[in-house]
Amino acid sequence: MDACTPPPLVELRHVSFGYGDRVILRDLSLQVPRGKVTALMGASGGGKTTVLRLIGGQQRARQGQVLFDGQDVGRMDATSLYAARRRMGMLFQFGALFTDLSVLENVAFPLREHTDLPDRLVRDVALMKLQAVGLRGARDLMPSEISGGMARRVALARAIALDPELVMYDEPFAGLDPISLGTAAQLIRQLGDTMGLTSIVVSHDLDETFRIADHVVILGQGGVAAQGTPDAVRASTDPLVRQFVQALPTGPVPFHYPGPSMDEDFAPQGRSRR
Ligand SMILES: Nc1ncnc2c1ncn2[C@@H]1O[C@H](COP(=O)(O)OP(=O)(O)OP(=O)(O)O)[C@@H](O)[C@H]1O
Repeated sequence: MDACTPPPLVELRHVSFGYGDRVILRDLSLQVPRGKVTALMGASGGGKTTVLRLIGGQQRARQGQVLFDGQDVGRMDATSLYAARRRMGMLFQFGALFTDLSVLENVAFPLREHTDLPDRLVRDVALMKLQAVGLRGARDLMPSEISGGMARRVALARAIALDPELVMYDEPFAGLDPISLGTAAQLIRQLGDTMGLTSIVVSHDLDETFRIADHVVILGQGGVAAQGTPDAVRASTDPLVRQFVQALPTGPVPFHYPGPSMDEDFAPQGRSRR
């Protein structure tokens, strides 16, 4: 890093984490540069959502540090964690809207929950966020009256309602048709640029995600298989990265979920039949 490069907004240093006995992340180190779009990719079950949960402080690392603006999220007390989370927006898979609230009220919700702004200002801020995602005109519609692609954009407006510095998107394109997907991807890029946001996008959509990302991190086997610009990652010769980038069914990422061997599962029954 040269003297002009700002320190990363998020950095994981030698992080290990597991659920029960199952180790998910081993000595994982990665950086999320400030003001850029970082794509977090890798095979299903590789721990991408877990990384987002560690950054948001919903889970704590067993070892290592999860730094948000230089502070270890895993060591924050409740007050500092709450303050840090206010600086983060999260849009989780299918970012569900409140079905009994209008589009406008969905976006206004975090403002009502977390600020003392007067009603008039809450409405103005919510309308501005809806304007940013092209849906100011849909303010009075109910979630049941809008399409899936529009709902995703409303969820996006809600995620940025409190002007976060970091926005984490978990599979923001899941289930969208190609046009809505392209719109959502461009929005993530545009909002990042105009609001100076740092974005982390977890997605399986390789083409669209590589197109909008400045920085790509590929997780594999508990660690980072590759990180760098989209072009550098595409050019990687690492077998796991090649398997992922070229969507090959065979390679280091196993097809089978870990379990007992075939012999253990089938042999006793086979023998008893004989
Ligand atoms: N709360 C939990 N308790 C136990 N195991 C969990 C829990 N959450 C996730 N896991 C397991 O941890 C592993 C990593 O899950 P995670 O959701 O982080 O992966 P992912 O890379 O985001 O996957 P996907 O791309 O399929 O969403 C998976 O094998 C999952 O089964």
